[in-house]
Amino acid sequence: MNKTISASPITVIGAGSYGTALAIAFSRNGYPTYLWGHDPEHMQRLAEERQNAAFLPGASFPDALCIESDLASAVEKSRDLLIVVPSHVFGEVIEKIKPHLRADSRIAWATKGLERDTGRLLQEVVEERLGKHFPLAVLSGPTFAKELAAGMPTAIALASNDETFALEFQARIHCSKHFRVYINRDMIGVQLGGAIKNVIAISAGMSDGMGFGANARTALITRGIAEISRLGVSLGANPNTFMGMSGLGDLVLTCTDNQSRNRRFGLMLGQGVDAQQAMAEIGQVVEGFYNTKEAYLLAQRQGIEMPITEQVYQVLFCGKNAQDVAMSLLGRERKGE
Ligand SMILES: NC(=O)C1=CN([C@@H]2O[C@H](COP(=O)(O)OP(=O)(O)OC[C@H]3O[C@@H](n4cnc5c(N)ncnc54)[C@H](O)[C@@H]3O)[C@@H](O)[C@H]2O)C=CC1
Ligand SMILES: O=C(CO)COP(=O)(O)O
Repeated sequence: MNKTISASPITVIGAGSYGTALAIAFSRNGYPTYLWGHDPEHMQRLAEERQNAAFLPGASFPDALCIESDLASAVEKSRDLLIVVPSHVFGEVIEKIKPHLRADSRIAWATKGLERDTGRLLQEVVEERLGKHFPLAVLSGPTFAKELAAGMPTAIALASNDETFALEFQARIHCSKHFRVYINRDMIGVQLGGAIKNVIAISAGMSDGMGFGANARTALITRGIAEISRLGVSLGANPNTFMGMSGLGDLVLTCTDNQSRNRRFGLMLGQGVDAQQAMAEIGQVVEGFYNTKEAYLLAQRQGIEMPITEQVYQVLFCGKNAQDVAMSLLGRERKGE
């Protein structure tokens, strides 16, 4: 591995479960890593306990991981930044880091979602607020934070608009023991797959919550990937991306395993629990809740049919119940695959 890369630090912005897990992965590979979070008390606890006991109990911080509660210093310390905050605060966080960026900063994010209210891809948010001169990258794929932090085998996709950044970022996080990072050149597809799978995972949870079986869940996954691909292609994505880590990979993971908060949220909706109560019980970010409306509006703008997304939208924002959603999807007109 290149010595210059190995000596240079990285800063992770966002100390929730996933930001912490990725910071552990970088520092476990020996890179000096700064982890910044916006809640000083939470950061104080992380520094004292050398673990994120609230989200990842038992995953001890490697020595190379430093807790940083001052944003200016966190951003200035590293050329490479990785933003891992929920999508609904993504734009606000970009604004906050802007004054502290270095001329040579490179910006990556692992946030999965669309911009709140507008439904824009996060790349557009970054480019609008920071201009187009910073190298950018996005990480997305089937990666539950707990498994990643525990060092269990995991694979992910990394897309960038800058070849050197992609290769150097891959070298930092890829390791031959448990974390494989695949480079993909399609930033649009990688971002979109990670955002819309959350909505489909809610539908799979609803289906299971109503007591439907493996057939229904699998039909939702399969038709879900079809509608994600249609939307992606309309935005200029490569359809093959949706067969990769950020598409099918993450969709299967979140639709089938109860570690997924989006799936658990859907399970509760299917059992008749109110959306706000379900969110409160989960107690962590449920991206699909924030992004269903944006995904639905984006599909409308693009003129793309997304029946599953539309039905989840009806449940969250129009008061439709899960049983009626099932009837609407099953009762659609006959069509070819
Ligand atoms: N947890 C996981 O397994 C994975 C999460 N992701 C994505 O990572 C992103 C972050 O999710 P998690 O870490 O899981 O969420 P989380 O619910 O565990 O933590 C969210 C963190 O964001 C912080 N936060 C809230 N408002 C903020 C603000 N205005 N400025 C800065 N920080 C703020 C909270 O303090 C909290 O620490 C999401 O987009 C999620 O989809 C992606 C892959 C896996
Ligand atoms: O994106 C994830 C795993 O890849 C995490 O899924 P949830 O946000 O549904 O928990």
